Amino acid sequence: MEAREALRGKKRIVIKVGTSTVTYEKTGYINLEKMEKFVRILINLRNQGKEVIVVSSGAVGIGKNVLGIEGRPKGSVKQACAAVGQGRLMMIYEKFFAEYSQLTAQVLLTRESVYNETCRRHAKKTFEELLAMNVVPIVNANDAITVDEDSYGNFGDNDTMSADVAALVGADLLIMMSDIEGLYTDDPKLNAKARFVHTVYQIDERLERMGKGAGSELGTGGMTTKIEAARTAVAAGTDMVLANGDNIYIINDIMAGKRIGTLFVSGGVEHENEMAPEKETYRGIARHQRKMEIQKSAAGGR
Ligand SMILES: Nc1ncnc2c1ncn2[C@@H]1O[C@H](COP(=O)(O)OP(=O)(O)O)[C@@H](O)[C@H]1O
Ligand SMILES: N[C@@H](CCC(=O)OP(=O)(O)O)C(=O)O
Repeated sequence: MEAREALRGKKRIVIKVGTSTVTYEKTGYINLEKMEKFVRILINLRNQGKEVIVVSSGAVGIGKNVLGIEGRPKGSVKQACAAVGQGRLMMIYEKFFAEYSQLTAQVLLTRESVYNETCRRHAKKTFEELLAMNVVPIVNANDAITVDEDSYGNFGDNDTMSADVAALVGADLLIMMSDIEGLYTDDPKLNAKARFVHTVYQIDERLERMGKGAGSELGTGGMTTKIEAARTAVAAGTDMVLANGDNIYIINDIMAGKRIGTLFVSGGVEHENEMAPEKETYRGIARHQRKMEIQKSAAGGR
């Protein structure tokens, strides 16, 4: 079966949303409309018989915002922001999920939770128990109690963690929402000739060289860590789709098998990676995406 079409049948799905998806970039406040849509999409997936695990960032950003802290917090200030923001983030998720009587659970992880064998075993059992109870786990790093070397650190954090979680629970699919449509042959913000990569069957050195650092001030890790995350996911037998979280309905399109985002296929070494033709540069794709978004909002946001 064609790799995109196969996405329709995926049962256990991990979805990672970043700070840029759950908050407004300009003000730092929670994007209630997007979060509400996101929760409805998740409930619909549950209604289709799928198991969903959310990896959600946002604690530091939300905490920093309500505490009125300027700039990028560090050390214990960052930890305090996370402690304040995590509660608020969960409160919003709880509120929206509760409207549909869907139970959720907060799971906060450190590196040790995943890399220490005993902790890993226990964490896995907890996830299995929660999924068997039809609960939606909402996962984040336990930033409040960990310093950078024990937590998921400053580099890549929740991208890396979502792939580790996907591997831990044996997910069929990891959907990673970014601030960009997917992987390009180079950072498209710096190189307008960068071509879009539709499907990755092999994560080789050439592909790794395509991924550069973060494009925005608040971004963590950029494409480098996403490619690393994809490597972890596919090695564990989990397909990964990297897509733009700007339009959250994109999750439905991905699940419908549409050619959206970059798909990293697990166990597909016999194929060449698929890239857009040279004429379809970043600008062309960005223009096409904007057109699609305008059409969608004209149709009432679907
Ligand atoms: N090859 C590449 N393809 C796509 N984006 C890239 C690439 N190399 C670097 N980037 C940058 O990585 C950014 C996405 O990573 P990041 O800033 O961490 O965002 P987020 O946390 O929202 O996912 C993009 O906006 C882009 O500027
Ligand atoms: N654990 C942190 C998230 C760190 C992180 O990876 O953020 P992001 O790059 O927005 O996904 C928080 O909740 O603020």
